[in-house]
Amino acid sequence: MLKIQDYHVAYGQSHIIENLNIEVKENEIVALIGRNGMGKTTLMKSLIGMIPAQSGQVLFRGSDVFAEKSYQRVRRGMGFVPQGRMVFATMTVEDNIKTGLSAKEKGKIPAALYAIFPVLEEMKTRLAGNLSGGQQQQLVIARALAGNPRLLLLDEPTEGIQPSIIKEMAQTLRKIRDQRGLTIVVSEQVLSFVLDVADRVLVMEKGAVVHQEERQTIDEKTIAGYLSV
Ligand SMILES: Nc1ncnc2c1ncn2[C@@H]1O[C@H](COP(=O)(O)OP(=O)(O)OP(=O)(O)O)[C@@H](O)[C@H]1O
Repeated sequence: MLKIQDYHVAYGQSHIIENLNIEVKENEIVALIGRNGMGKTTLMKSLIGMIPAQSGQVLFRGSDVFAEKSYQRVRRGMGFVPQGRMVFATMTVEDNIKTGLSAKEKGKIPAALYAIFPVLEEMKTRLAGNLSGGQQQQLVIARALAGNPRLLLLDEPTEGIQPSIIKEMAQTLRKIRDQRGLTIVVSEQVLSFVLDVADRVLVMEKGAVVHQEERQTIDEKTIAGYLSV
């Protein structure tokens, strides 16, 4: 469903992603891991069209979206949850979710969305800035799901979240994938979360994939070695 070929992203003379090749199957959860500064965020932002890429191909559900703008990619079914839980702090929970709704929902939040995140329904009239970190993370995932994406791109969702909530988040993401037939690409550094959530793990180093492995056959020590400084 997603195929990235010979992909290259640079900031001026600084080449961050070089000759990157990634393929993601429909309904798969792929975790992209790597130390700080290896280019995970750059890749995520460029896949959703926020950062232009220099060369390569991005095939999404059979179409090359390389030259497309963010809104076109979103319309095709990409959803993005940025690093740092970018909630609209002074808006209510409900209004935050509404910003993600597609026009055909006519401003009504589907009950199925609140069924995944009951705490958001309980808190729908609260200001998003007053929610806990874990609740804000649920909110930004709900906001992305409100657009009914086929592919969800999540950038370091566990950052600053308590361990017990991280475990829950992995379960929720797998449940959402099963219920909605979603495909998920998640960038991450927390190994326990990666092992809980992913079907396949890709290791990024200096802008390229240097190792990949199916979850069932993963040797934790090898993967941990790639993350240690
Ligand atoms: N706007 C920018 N202009 C120039 N260089 C940048 C810019 N944003 C990021 N970089 C550099 O690109 C490299 C990759 O950064 P990126 O944030 O993609 O890495 P990352 O793997 O996501 O790390 P982190 O886990 O810290 O988010 C780093 O060396 C960073 O300093």
